[in-house]
Amino acid sequence: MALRNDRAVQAARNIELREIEDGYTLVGGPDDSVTEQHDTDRIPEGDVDQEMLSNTGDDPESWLMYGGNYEQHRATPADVITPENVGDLELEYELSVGTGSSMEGTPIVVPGDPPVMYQTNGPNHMKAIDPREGEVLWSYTYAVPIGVELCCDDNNRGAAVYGDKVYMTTLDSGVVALNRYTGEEEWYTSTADHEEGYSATWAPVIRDGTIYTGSAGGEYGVLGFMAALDAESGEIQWQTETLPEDEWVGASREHGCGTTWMTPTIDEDREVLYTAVANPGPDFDGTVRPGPNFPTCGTISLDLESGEWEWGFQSSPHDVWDYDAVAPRVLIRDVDVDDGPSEMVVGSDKTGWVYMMDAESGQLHERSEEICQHINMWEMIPHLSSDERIPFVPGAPGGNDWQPPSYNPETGYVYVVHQNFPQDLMWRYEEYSEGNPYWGGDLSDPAEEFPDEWNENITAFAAVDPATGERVWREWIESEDDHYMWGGSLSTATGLVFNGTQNGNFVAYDGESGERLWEHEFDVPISASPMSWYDPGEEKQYVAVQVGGSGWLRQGPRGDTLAVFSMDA
Ligand SMILES: O=C(O)c1cc(C(=O)O)c2c(n1)C(=O)C(=O)c1cc(C(=O)O)[nH]c1-2
Repeated sequence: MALRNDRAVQAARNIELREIEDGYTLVGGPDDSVTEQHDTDRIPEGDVDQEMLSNTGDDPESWLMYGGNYEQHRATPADVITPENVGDLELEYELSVGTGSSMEGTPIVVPGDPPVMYQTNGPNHMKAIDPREGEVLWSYTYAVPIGVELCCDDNNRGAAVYGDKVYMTTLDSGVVALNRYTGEEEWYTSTADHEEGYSATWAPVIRDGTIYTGSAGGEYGVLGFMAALDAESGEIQWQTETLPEDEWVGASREHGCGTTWMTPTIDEDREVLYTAVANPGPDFDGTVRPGPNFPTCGTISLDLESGEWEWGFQSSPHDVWDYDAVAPRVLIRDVDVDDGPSEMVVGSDKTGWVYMMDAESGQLHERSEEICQHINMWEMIPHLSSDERIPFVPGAPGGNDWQPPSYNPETGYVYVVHQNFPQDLMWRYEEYSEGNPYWGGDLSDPAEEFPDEWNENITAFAAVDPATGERVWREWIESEDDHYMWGGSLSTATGLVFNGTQNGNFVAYDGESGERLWEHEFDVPISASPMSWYDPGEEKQYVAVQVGGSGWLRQGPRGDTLAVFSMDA
């Protein structure tokens, strides 16, 4: 239980990027960024068009966006690997990406001969890779300005691709566009001032030539927003603040946060996006922000074209627990409910439950059975104090922190990771100061003082039926050595679900029963979410996952490899 409750965790939440002696952090700004070209001729010509993006979820040969498709199903239609043969799945290679930093990303793959993978990791490195050979074709490092403040590691969770360009967010709250054939920088756009505490850590998503991106800095008293940028020029088309003025009391909105720090979900039929909205600011002291603080710790829907509001839903109104809603929202069409099929937005949240919202109205259709155990925060009475600490379950990392769920069309279930461990909390008044942490409280320590049963099961990996909210199965991850899960899952058309653990086990489950069918052990933690594609040239299905301890609850050694498994068709 060492790391999860001690002050090292807390300290790790406030990182200021500085030049680091081993040189893995390049500092400066866009003008100091560096491209190294190795074998760029190997990248086949052929721009990525809108049809390819819209169809990628049905195309076994591509994985063109962070969530696998606009609906964020993280499900591959490739069907070579099955429950019957997964026992024979073998590691083809591990490629060192060589930075020893945050490894929370999901690579994307553009089909071709050879296919081209675009992989990112912290702090703001991107590589084009020939995934057959595990060879780097070009690499790019964005030079992050000194003084960028980050709550939870120098994360970059992935790239987006469109036309002849590939894109990533930058830690100083920007988006950078590169030529996807050469790795050369085409434009850079800042969406907010990093000196105020803004940052960016997620993969953007692109539709019809527009890039959709969000905001981070929810521990620094920023004001959250969503933004749309022109993919060709980088020009900002709209920027919508997440906190409507008429919902907030007095000046509390100004530092009220509500950041949007994971990839939004696109509904192509309804022409809207859905995004989770993070915690209010300050995180813990609710006395300075009366009212529900709508729509923090919730979900919103915005018009793709104009950025105008459609609806909002909160899973933790007036939150004082740092229960951001974060994990990508999963859009499921034709859910078979009693009064006819329905289109639902599924949010797996830090509260310890999964919420099924009507996509059209945002109304709650169903809340799942609880995924965590011993959920107790509703029984607590928050109060400002100088010494009293209140234990609560789940602690601030969740429930479901940022780990993306997957939806398996084969089983019809959504697969979620929830943290179940306790923390304790002291609420106190804190003055806002620009660019500095704005917590309004203190999270910490003493696991020993919690009831024993609170410490027994640290992480749940579970299958949820979105139609009924039933928790179909739940596995408790071994807890003796803090072997929790800190990455999202991958579903396959054959009913498998893959996920990794902090003790370095990469596991394939039977999605129907939850039985573990296969495991591969690494000697460093897995904190990333896997993906998969079929390569007709090689006649193989591949599964790729980044390996390395990362993020808020970073544990064990940093790793720096991209692991690629394969199976012959
Ligand atoms: O409010 C924010 O803007 C923000 C950003 C991030 C981030 O960008 O990584 C995290 C959080 N909050 C957060 O609350 C949190 O628990 C968290 C965990 C992690 C991680 O990578 O492990 N990031 C973040």
